[in-house]
Amino acid sequence: MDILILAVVIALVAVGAISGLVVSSRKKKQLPPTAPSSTPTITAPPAEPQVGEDAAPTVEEPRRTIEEVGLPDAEAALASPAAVEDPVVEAPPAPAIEVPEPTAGRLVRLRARLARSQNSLGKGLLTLLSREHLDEDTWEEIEETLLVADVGVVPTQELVDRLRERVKVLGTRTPADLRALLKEELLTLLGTDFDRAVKTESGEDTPGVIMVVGVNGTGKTTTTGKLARVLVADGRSVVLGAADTFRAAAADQLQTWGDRVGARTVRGPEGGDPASIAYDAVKEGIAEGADVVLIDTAGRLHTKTGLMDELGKVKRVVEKHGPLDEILLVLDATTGQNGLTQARVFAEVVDITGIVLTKLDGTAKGGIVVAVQRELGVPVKLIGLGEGPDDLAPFEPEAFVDALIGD
Ligand SMILES: Nc1nc2c(ncn2[C@@H]2O[C@H](COP(=O)(O)OP(=O)(O)OP(=O)(O)O)[C@@H](O)[C@H]2O)c(=O)[nH]1
Repeated sequence: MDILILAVVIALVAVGAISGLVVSSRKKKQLPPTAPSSTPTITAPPAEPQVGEDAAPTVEEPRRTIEEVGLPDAEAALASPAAVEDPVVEAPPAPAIEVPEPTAGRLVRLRARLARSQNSLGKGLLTLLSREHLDEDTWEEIEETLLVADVGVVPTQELVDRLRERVKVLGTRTPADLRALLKEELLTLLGTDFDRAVKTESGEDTPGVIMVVGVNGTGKTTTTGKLARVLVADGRSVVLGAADTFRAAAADQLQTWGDRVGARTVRGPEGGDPASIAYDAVKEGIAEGADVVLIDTAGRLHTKTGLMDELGKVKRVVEKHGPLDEILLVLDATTGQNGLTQARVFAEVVDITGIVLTKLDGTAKGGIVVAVQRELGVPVKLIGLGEGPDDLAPFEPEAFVDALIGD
């Protein structure tokens, strides 16, 4: 009997143990599925929350990966189908308007950029003039120095003749005397009575209109942008006309310059008619009561008659609004005599009223300022001394000569 009871107890324990194992293994099978692979396919957005949902049994969702969790915008869009259809587009932040540096004293600030011209022209001349005996060879070297710096043949001859004369008359030749002498003569060459102000007033109730012309790559677009900053720094309001429809990126480049100082840019389709864009820019300038309209034109080969004729057309079309106040010719100072040839051809097509000499930083050919003024009979009004936004300076002969030969 005892054995029977013991056998029944053992049998009951064994049945209990087996059924316990089965239940626990079933429970294990009910665990949520493992995390999906790293590139989940989301088939439908989660249901909208409903009233009383808190009371509903927990709905098991597939576990989300870090990519899904980390993108609040995407998640928000998925949570609401309406948001997908009608996304809230945030306006890009308005670009911060910059305050350009004042224009007064820019050349003095940038004088170190003339270092190469300073060494080869200014200091070179002073060293030669300081020699004990100013013999024929020395005068020839002085002449050579001026020619290499692109002063030009006729101005060089004039300068050497005057220097020879005055040195002969001068008893002592102290360094201070020589510096003063050279400064005077260089200033005479540069001319101190030109009106070098960029004309921005039309004299009527309409904006002043400035057109910027030149061969491609001389720095026209950059100069137009920098000039906008110069004008804004001087308290003027500016509209830009992107009439360079030839180079794809030119209008974008100009607009970026304009945006930085809060100037509107009028532009047209790529390859569009530059004359009509220039016309529209002036129209816009008149409509918004701007002080100045600056028109950037396409760089053109001065050797191509058709292109040069087109430039004449831009000018004529703009003049339907009234006469242009300035036509600035941009010349790259590093191109030397080639720049003079360009100047000549442009002057035949449009009436150049001022010259902008760019890239005077890093060239030893600062003398080109003299040569180009002589060539055209119009003043250098602005000089480019670097790629920075405020590296365009009003040209002041005194400060320029001081920078060349030292105070
Ligand atoms: N170092 C130096 N670089 C300058 C100066 N002015 C312009 N540049 C550079 O010259 C290059 C050409 O300038 P752009 O303004 O694009 O020339 P562009 O004449 O408008 O050229 P196109 O549109 O092709 O006619 C740019 O890399 C400018 O940064 C300057 O005074 N000094």
